[in-house]
Amino acid sequence: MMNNMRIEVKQNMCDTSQCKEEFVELKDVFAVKLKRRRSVGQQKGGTLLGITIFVCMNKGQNKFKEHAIHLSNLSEDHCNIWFKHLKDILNGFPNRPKSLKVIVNPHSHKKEAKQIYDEQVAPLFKLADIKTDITITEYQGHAFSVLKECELQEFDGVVCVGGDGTASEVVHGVLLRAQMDAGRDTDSNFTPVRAPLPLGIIPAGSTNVIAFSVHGIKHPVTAAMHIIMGHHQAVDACTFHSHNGLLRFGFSAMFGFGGRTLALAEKHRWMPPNQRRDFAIIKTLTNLNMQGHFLNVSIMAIPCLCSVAPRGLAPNTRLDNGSMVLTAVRNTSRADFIKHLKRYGNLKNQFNFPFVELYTVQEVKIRSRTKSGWAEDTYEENADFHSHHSSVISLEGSCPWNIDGDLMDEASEVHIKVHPQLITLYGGIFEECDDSTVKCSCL
Ligand SMILES: Nc1ncnc2c1ncn2[C@@H]1O[C@H](COP(=O)(O)OP(=O)(O)OP(=O)(O)O)[C@@H](O)[C@H]1O
Repeated sequence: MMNNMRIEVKQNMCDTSQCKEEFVELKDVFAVKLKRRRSVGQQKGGTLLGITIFVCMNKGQNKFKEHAIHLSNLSEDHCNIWFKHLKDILNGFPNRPKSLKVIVNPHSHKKEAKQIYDEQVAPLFKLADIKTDITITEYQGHAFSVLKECELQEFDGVVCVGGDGTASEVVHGVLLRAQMDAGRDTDSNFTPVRAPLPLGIIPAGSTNVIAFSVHGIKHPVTAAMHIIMGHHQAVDACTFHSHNGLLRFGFSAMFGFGGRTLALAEKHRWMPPNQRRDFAIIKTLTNLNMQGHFLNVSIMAIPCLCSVAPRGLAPNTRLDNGSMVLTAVRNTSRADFIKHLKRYGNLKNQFNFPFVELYTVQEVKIRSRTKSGWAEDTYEENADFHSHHSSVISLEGSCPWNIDGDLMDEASEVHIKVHPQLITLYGGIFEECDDSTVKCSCL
């Protein structure tokens, strides 16, 4: 009912006598204010000019922006009635948050996350009358410890401002907290409960794969508008278990080339972000280990869109389809591997090579093999690699895991399982990505 209501606005075009009629749907309105003329420094009172409504505008290509519409009226009574009535309607949208826990990583990208939040996001939250409780992280793991202990029931949602490392720490924190509150034994083969609060991700990092995948664009204002408007998107999430228990919750993992590249990039954090990424890719390609069975294995429950792969590292999966895409790149020449990588940035099929295998799975175990033999003496020969439900895949050599852009120390066996729609993120992609091609300067 509320979605069908609209305000019709008649505007006099100043230099012609034409009258332009527009309408605004109330589902697109997120704030209303009384508009007054005040002199410099005046905080209260002033001459009433009318009311201003603030609308979330879809600018196309998944980009949202706020837009103000001024409705002139000099009557206090009239404006107050409209103001109150519109306020009541806005308070009736159930998914729109009124109170948020915000976590900002001041260290992300070029250390501008705080500025992005203060200048682009906080004013919109204020306009929408959303209360915020802000933590500026002081060290790695700070966001996680805050989420483990804070009184989450006071909030309608959690927001993080940073890159993938921060988002992944917060996703893990929110989901682990939900299991603790529900009394789940996370070290067993448990069925996780859903995160009770939606999570908003404001992209302010170097790659922003998670935000890009859930918004279709890397744009802090768009991310903020999704939160304010209460756009909910259910998203599949995975558990990563080793023999010692739960390692973490997350959306994607890479082992092999993807893990080594991230490890090298992290060692060179003093370099500017793009230069660091290109340097790490080139150096890892130069030292490509050609002795194992696989050059890279990736497991992705979300499409993993990023600037070098605008259609996604896993374009064949959806945010909420309850499955993961497993891409295994078998050992091949460096030249062929580069051809495969380059196709992520253009429209050619990156999987159409004899050395690339693609599977849809719900569960997978990855085992690494040391030079002297399999890390596990229980290795099952000829593991079921072709099942659509469960697979075991074995790799040679040692390297860290790249889980959602965060490094995790090597574990001899990691068991990854997808849990359909385990978390709700603020967002939603409204238009498919256009067919733009991207050049990665280093390939
Ligand atoms: N105050 C801090 N000092 C140092 N590191 C921090 C601090 N707060 C958080 N961190 C850690 O910084 C790491 C990197 O941050 P983040 O991922 O947000 O940025 P990024 O690496 O620039 O972006 P991306 O992951 O998208 O490439 C995270 O793992 C986070 O835990």
